[in-house]
Amino acid sequence: MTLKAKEGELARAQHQHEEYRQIVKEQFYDPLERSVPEPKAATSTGTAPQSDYYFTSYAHYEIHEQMLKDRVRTESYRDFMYENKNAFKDKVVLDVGCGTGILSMFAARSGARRVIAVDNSDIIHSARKIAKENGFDEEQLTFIRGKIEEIELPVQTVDIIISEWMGYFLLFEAMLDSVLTARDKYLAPGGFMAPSGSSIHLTLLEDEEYYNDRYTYWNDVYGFKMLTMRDPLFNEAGVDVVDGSGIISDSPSCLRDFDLNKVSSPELDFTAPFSIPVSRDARLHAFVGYFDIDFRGESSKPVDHPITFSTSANTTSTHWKQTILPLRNPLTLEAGDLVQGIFTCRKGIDNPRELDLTIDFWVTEADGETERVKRTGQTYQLR
Ligand SMILES: C[S@@+](CC[C@H](N)C(=O)[O-])C[C@H]1O[C@@H](n2cnc3c(N)ncnc32)[C@H](O)[C@@H]1O
Repeated sequence: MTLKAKEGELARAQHQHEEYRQIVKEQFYDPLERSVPEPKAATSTGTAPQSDYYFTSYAHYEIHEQMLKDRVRTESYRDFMYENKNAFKDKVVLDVGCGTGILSMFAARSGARRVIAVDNSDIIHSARKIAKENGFDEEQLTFIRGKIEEIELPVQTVDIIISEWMGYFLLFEAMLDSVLTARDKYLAPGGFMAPSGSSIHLTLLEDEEYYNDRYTYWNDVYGFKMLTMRDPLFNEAGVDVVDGSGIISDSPSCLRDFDLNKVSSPELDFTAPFSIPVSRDARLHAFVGYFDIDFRGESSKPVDHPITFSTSANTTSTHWKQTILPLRNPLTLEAGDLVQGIFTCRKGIDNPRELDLTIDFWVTEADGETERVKRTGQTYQLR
């Protein structure tokens, strides 16, 4: 297998992540509750209804253990706050979706005057106890249970909003919409979001072994065709750790770059052209999507020590892995070819926490004109 976890210690994290995916999947596909509420759906109580599996899934401690152990993720937030204490000193900070309260405690330790930590999952009860265990009082670190869209904060405005809202392919789970609602309601002029930027990228993968194992396998199962099993897989976005050596382009295409201090919810559904040069002769088995994150503070007044991290296949793996979009018909490409196309990303129609992805693509020679592969298209669901 060339598509595999890059480090031994990742195996356990991957296993936990599969459990997490399962939980997220169940919350969407529980036979008794097939639809998930709109992220912004209002309830009169302001607390999670029993049926809201999204928040129930975040009550399980394993999900939080897995996120905390993702060091690329957690240390990026920590380093941003600890290395820019001057930006946090005496500030009022809002933590949207505090989970165990880890980001809130980083902010408090960085000198924030007050941190307001909000979560609509039962995990907030543990967060409150954890803060107490670590000597924070409710004045400095205030916990509020509820959906950020529905609760009222004890302050009119905040100086900084921190949140870890990212899902697979950045936008899965649609939590960013909630964070943007909080930004528009509470962020004071001159305040900033952490992270402040995020971008989605697309690149090309050759991995015969993975492709055969996952897709070609169904062509002959103990002497029987099972294309019925195989074909739906071509419309599913996979989530897996990709071995960077299978990436066949040195120049991935940036599909979208979001300034989180400014972007609006409707802009999270997007269509983007792409052009990806092939760097060596290879078979193209799949497109691969991933995202990058950066922490810079307010655009006009960047912090002294910006922090960035990537979820690409060429860096230390994170619990987000990479998103794999398999080709129904793998292609033989030559170094210098250009894989061009149009990529569309939309919230799922039935379930807005899922993503519907479409790729229309064609291949030309290096001149960008001479056609090598005719325009074709595939659609995928990330769920
Ligand atoms: C990805 S976890 C991050 C947890 C924690 N901040 C960390 O970094 O470990 C996202 C958390 O946000 C909460 N959450 C998601 N949407 C929310 C909303 N609209 N209102 C309040 N909490 C929300 C979830 O319950 C979950 O605990």
